[in-house]
This record gives sequence, C-alpha cells and structure tokens, in this order.
Amino acid sequence: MDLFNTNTLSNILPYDGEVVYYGKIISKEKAFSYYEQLLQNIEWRNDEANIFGKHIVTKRKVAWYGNDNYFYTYSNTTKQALLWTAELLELKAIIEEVSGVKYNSCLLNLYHDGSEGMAWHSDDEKSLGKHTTIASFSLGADRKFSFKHKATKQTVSLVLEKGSLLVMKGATQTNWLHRLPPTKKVKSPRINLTFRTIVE
Ligand SMILES: O=C(O)CCC(=O)C(=O)O
Ligand SMILES: [Fe+2]
Repeated sequence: MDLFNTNTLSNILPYDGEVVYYGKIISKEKAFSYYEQLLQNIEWRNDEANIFGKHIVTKRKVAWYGNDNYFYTYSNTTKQALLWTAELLELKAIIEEVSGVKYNSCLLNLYHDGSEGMAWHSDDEKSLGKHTTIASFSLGADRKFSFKHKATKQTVSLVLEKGSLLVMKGATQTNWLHRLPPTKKVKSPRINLTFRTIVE
C-alpha cells in the first residue's frame, strides 16, 4: 500500500474542516526507538493551567520545543520553548515531507496510562493564526481520539496508532473541538507530538 498516495487519503470530517489520517508513517521498530528516546531525552514537566480561577497541575506531562525561544500562552499560563533535540528534528523532517507543510514548534504530551487524557478543546490560539495546520504524531499506546462539531454536536472518532500521523487543517480549529478521552483499557504510556506554526 502506498501511504503517501494522497488520492487514497480522504477527509474524515463531514463538513466545516479538514482532517487527514495518514496511518503509520514509520516502521514499528522506528516508532519504538523514538518512543524510548523521547521518554528519556525530553524535559517533561507537569502541565499547569488556570481554569475558572483555580491553579491546576495535571498528571499528564508536557514539553514545548521550537525554532526559537518562543513564548506560548494557553490555559492562562505562559511557557517558553526549548530548542529542538536531534530526534525531534528528524521527526519534524519526516512529518514535513509527508504532510507537505513546514512547522516551527512542537507541543509534546506524555499520558502515563489511560486514566490521563485531554478534555474537549480547539487549538485556536491567536499565535497560530487562522486556518493553521497542526500535525499530530503518536507513539506508545494506541488511543481513541474524537472530534465534536461546535454547533451541530456531531462527533467523529478514530484510533491513533503508534507511529501514525493525523493532520488537522483549514477551518477545523474554528468549527470543531477535539479530545483524547480517558479509558480504563489502556495501561501503558502514550506520547503525542503536535507540530505547529507560530505566526507572531
Ligand atoms: O494527545 C493528543 O492526541 C492530542 C493533543 C492535543 O490535542 C493538543 O496537544 O492540543
Ligand atoms: Fe489539541
């Protein structure tokens, strides 16, 4: 099967956005070796957020890397990007090649098991600009991922497999929310990388 034949790839959203699932873009062996390297070499930190006036520290760990020491604000906290590691630069090059888009930053998430997830949100921060493209690459445990239309409430779900790439573009962040639902079935860690383009 030719994974890179875009004729066979279709939009998984029915309207108001564009999401393409490329499936596995690297071998099982490579996916495992990147997973182990990133677990070791990334400066993982607990995420902090200020939600409804409450300071929250998540169990999920995060890290933020980029071309520059960008400042990045979300959930009312400001973070500064670290400079790319060798593995992140390799992955960035592969993902840019497959998706045909260049990125200047990456948010990494480490979910220790299925009890950790991410609530409904859209990545519509001003710093990403309008109609931004976000490339989401997954390693470790396979997890379900869902989209929900902001107005119609229609949902679309899929499984993000280890070594797979999902690209969200066009009006997706304007019209759809997405989440990583918690699950009792998953007992092992997952790492997700979202490559993004900061425009200001
Ligand atoms: O872990 C995932 O698959 C999604 C992460 C996500 O939505 C985000 O970092 O904005
Ligand atoms: Fe997101």
